[in-house]
Amino acid sequence: MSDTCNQTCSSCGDTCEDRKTERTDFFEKPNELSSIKKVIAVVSGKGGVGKSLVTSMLAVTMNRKGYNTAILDADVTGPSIPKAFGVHRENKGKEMSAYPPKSSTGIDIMSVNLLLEHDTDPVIWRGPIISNMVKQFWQDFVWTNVDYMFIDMPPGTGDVPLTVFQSIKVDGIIIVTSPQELVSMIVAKAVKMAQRMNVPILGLVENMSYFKCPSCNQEHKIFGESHIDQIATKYNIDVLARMPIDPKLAKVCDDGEIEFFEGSWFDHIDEILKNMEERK
Ligand SMILES: Nc1ncnc2c1ncn2[C@@H]1O[C@H](COP(=O)(O)OP(=O)(O)OP(=O)(O)O)[C@@H](O)[C@H]1O
Repeated sequence: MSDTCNQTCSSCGDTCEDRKTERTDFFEKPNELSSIKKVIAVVSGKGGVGKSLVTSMLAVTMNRKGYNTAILDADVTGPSIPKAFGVHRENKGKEMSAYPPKSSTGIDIMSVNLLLEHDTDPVIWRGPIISNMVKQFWQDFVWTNVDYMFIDMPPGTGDVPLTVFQSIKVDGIIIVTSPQELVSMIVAKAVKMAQRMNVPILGLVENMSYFKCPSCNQEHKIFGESHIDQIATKYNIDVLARMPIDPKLAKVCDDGEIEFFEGSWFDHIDEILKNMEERK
C-alpha cells in the first residue's frame, strides 16, 4: 500500500495488492463536435515558476511544426495565456461563440479571461466552481481538429488540479520547476499526483535556470545551482529543457507577442509527443 493511501481505490492509479475496488473513470466527454487527439497537462508544484510561459512555448513550437494546437487555460485564478497571445474577446456583452478564439497564428485558446467583462477582474471562486469552469471549457466549446491540446493546470497539487485530472483524460504530463532548494519536494508531489492519476510523465522543464549576461556572455545561476539532473535520475524522468531567465521573454508575454519569439528549447518536443503511448 502506498504511504499516501487515502483508501479511495476507485480514483487511484497505483498498482497495489491491497486494491479493494477497480478504478472507475469519471472522465467527461468533450463536445460531440470536437476532435482532440492528444492532451498534455503542464503542471507545477507551486505558482510563479513559469508554467504558463512553458505551456505557451510548447503550443507555439508544435504549431510552428504544422500541428493543429490548442491551449485550455485551466489556471482559472491566474489566467495569463490570453495576454501572452494578445487574444481578446471581440464580442463582449454578446453570447460567446461555441468555437474558441484563435491566436494570430491559429492556436485555439480558451481561458476565463476571455469570459470576463474586464480582464483585470479577479476570479474569487472556490475549488469546485473552478473545476466546473474547466469542465465547461472542455465540454461546451467545439475544439476542431486539434492534434495537441496543452492544459495550463492550476498551480500546486491540491484539490483543483486533482479534480481537473479526474475529469479530463490527459495523455501526458510535463512538470515545470525552477532551480531552488524546495524543488525536490515539489517535484516529488507532482510525480506522486501523476502516478496516482495513472498518467505518464513526459519530462521536466527547468525554467529560470540561468541568466546569460549580454555583456560578458557568461551564465549566472540567479536562483542557485540546479538539482534537476539528480531529481530526474531519482524519479527516472527526462529533462526536456532548461530555459534561461530572459527579459525579452517577459516582454513578449506582456506585449501579447509570445508567438513571434524565436526560442529553440522545445524543438525536439514533437518526437517526444509523437512517441507518447496511447492511453486505453
Ligand atoms: N524564463 C523567463 N524569463 C523571463 N521572464 C519569465 C520567465 N519565465 C516566466 N517569466 C515571467 O514570470 C511571470 C510568471 O510566469 P508565468 O505566468 O508563466 O508563471 P506561472 O507558473 O504560470 O504562474 P502561476 O502558477 O502563478 O499562474 C510572467 O510575467 C512571465 O512572463
